[in-house]
Amino acid sequence: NLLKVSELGIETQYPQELVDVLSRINDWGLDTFKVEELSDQRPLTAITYRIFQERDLCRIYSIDQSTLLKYLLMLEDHYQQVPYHNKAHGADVCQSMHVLLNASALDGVFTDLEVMSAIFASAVHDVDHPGVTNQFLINTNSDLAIMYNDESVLENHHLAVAFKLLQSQERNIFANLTTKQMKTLRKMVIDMVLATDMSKHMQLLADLKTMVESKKVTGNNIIMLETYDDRIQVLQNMIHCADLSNPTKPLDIYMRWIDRIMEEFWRQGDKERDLRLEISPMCDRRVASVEKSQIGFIEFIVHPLWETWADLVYPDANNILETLEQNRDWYQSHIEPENGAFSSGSITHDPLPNTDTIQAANI
Ligand SMILES: COc1ccc(C2=NN(C3CCN(c4nc(N)nc5ccccc45)CC3)C(=O)[C@@H]3CC=CC[C@H]23)cc1OC
Ligand SMILES: [Mg+2]
Ligand SMILES: [Zn+2]
Repeated sequence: NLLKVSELGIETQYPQELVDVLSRINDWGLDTFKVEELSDQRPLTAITYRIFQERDLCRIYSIDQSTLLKYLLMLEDHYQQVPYHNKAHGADVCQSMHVLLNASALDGVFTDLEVMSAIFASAVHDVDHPGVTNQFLINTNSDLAIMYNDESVLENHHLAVAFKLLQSQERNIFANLTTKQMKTLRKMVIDMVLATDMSKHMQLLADLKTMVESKKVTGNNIIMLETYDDRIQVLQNMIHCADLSNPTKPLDIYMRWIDRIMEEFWRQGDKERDLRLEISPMCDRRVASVEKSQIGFIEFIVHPLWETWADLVYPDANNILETLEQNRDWYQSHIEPENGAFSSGSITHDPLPNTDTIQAANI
């Protein structure tokens, strides 16, 4: 077991099972929920530690393994116990990012520092998330909204917490980076986490489409990115894709993420109802239309993004896009007919997403 602990980084009663599940670290279908169960509720530490090993980052950047573990365990403890935006989501986005970085169209494109920045950014991207949206924090005049002047309130907070935790010498995993490397890493991590604010989605996607139209590749179809702006734009879209990857995963895993996000949205709706605030879209558990919300989420946001990403790294993301389209079709075919002739009179049907919902989707 001692060997297992150093290899796994965490204590567990199921070392062999955890090693087996983590052997899928490079696969799109890794079951983050299984890692959560087998790691004694340490999915973020178990997954991120495994990725650092897989990519040999501790050797490359002289990161002391116990320092890495101390940072990861502290980071994980700073994720709040909310239904969706908890440490399991952080772990899931980190592992998804790790897989996206392995696209063969990106082979040798990113430096070790950019790769480590992307993995770190994904692991920290929602730390200390309170389980409510930016709009809710703004509408309720929260301390966080005051602190960040209503601009990417959550995302600024996640970054501040993540970097604050690095400040103690026993947790500073970047202690052996040069000043220049640290400056570059910090800028890239900030740019990536700020790009996970959904209010940036339309601009990010528009820029990605422009890049795809003017895509330059080498002889063996590897993407050429000359400027910092081009490189960070691809990394920003990558973390955004990882953050919006639930509908692209195997249906049973996707459904479990839906259960978690809907419970988190409904708890926000409960707060808005109590505060006599207008209940946000998808947040009213009394008029829930889970299937319609997912169809809207995929149609307006997730599919346009992943379709464009799949173009950029063609054909590496084709299987992911295929699963997304299968999952969309599954939900399309499991919508109750709208006041259909066949539905028994007793079932009440939720109104179709009204135009302002769809308008708002074009955020
Ligand atoms: C698994 O299932 C989900 C996972 C995550 C999210 C997430 N959703 N969102 C927003 C997305 C756009 N939303 C819509 N608003 C309005 N007015 N109208 C719409 C009409 C159709 C679709 C969406 C919207 C607001 C919420 C976040 O901001 C989270 C934080 C960051 C990334 C994604 C997260 C949603 C899921 O299922 C709906
Ligand atoms: Mg976020
Ligand atoms: Zn997230």
